Amino acid sequence: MTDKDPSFLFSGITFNRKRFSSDFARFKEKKEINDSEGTLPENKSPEVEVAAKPAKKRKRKSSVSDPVEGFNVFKSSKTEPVLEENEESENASEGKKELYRQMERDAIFRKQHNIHTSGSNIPSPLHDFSELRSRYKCKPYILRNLAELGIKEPTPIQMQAIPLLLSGRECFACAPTGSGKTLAFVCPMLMKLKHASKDGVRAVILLPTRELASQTARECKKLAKGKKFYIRLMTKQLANTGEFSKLPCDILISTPLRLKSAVNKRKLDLSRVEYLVLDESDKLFDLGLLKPVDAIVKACSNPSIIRSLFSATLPDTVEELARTIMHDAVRVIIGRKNSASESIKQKLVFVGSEEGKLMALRQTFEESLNPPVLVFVQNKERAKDLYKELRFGDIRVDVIHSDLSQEQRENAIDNFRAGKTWVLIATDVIARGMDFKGVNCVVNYDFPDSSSAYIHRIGRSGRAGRSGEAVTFYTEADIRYLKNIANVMKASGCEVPEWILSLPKLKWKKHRPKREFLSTKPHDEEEEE
Ligand SMILES: Nc1ncnc2c1ncn2[C@@H]1O[C@H](COP(=O)(O)OP(=O)(O)OP(=O)(O)O)[C@@H](O)[C@H]1O
Repeated sequence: MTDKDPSFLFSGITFNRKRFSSDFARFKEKKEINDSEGTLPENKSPEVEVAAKPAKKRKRKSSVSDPVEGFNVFKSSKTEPVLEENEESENASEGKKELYRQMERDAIFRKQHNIHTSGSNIPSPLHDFSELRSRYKCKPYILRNLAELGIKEPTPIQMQAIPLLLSGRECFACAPTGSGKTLAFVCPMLMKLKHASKDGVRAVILLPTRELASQTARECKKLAKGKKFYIRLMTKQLANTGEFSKLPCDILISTPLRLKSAVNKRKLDLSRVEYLVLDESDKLFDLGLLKPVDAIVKACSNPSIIRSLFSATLPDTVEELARTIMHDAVRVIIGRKNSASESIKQKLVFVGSEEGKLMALRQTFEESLNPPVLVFVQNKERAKDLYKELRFGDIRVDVIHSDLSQEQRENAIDNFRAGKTWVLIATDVIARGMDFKGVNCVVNYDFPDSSSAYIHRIGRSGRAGRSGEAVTFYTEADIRYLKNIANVMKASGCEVPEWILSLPKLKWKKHRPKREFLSTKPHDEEEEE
């Protein structure tokens, strides 16, 4: 990400409604923002709260001046409730005290759950899902679906991101792999959309790969079960032939290139989009995708759009960019920024040279093969080569890479999910976001090309509170880059040899050395295939 010009990305917004969000918030639906359980209303600064008057003591003069969000919008109006001077100041000071007490309770709760926030007027975190109903009047179908999915307690990212998005705030959030970020944006999106409509696309979720888009569409539908929303996945066919003007669509889930192509070729109108989520946002801001993403952000020209960015890794460059272009956005970090999930046991294994890798892999499998296992390699050629090596053994192995057809890719994923495949060899195409619940081990056969690639790859295991294991092979040539991985390991509580930590600091450019594939088969056997 080199282009930091704020006018490049997220430009095209003519009327800056977000900038004045606190003013606008006052005119938003009172029922969504007020906390019916008696906790403080959302979205208010201490200054605002000073003007608050506890409901019980308020003397009403007229119903026209009903307070909005705990304070009176028309403060100078003649219809303002009249209070005795002393009573007013007493109430104001009680209101202020209660605000500070609530802020203190929120701070303690956030600390307990490792939630770090920055920004102004941040709504109280959600303690449990029942608050969706009491605070935000969530429809029963969502709570029913959560229960059916076995989702009982919100995860820390859900605790904070859900109230933020429900309060109409923009946010950029960084939370570990497998910590439930999808639900953190899908749940408030369904709640805010309320019901199906035929008024054009209302929400867009952008993701970097087709597999991830299709997984997210499935998750959306699961949470929307029982409610007739139009949730659509942008398939190749839809992008090329869709009659979008006639196609009802509440939520559109797509990769950037397909969506941009639909906007250009099929005149898909995104001007009514109210919610835009960039999931795996740092990947979307990679140079290859930046232009189409920028075009889509511009096409989503609704001035009151709410944008949010989610990822398990949020490099400073992306964060700086987000900071300059989003309006009054709140930053949410769960745990330490750019760190691996703590439920993964991580190990480094020295394999000497490329020659040693295959032996080390076979040995690992012989000693303890605990399927399902994911094996990551550097590119599709290496994926094909490793597959050739392993496919005739006793292990049920399959491969996934970008040279396969969409159908083949989907089959590989389905078979792995269903347990028919024990070991799936993969390139980074599925390193991000894919939710294979029970992956026991990730093997980095080839050293990852960046620390964020490492975090995402190993994050395919140890999800939703489960434990997992990650083994990373390294050769002599990889030693220079070891320290960056070792730092990630150490930060998530794994033991790392001291000599690695004392290696010189190296600015990591993408580490993708040319790797020679070394077969263990006799040459004539190789040629037959
Ligand atoms: N509150 C919850 N309680 C239990 N399980 C949950 C909860 N929220 C989500 N999950 C489950 O956790 C798994 C991981 O969620 P999800 O895929 O959203 O993770 P993520 O944070 O987006 O990970 P990644 O960074 O790898 O994309 C999913 O199977 C999801 O159903």
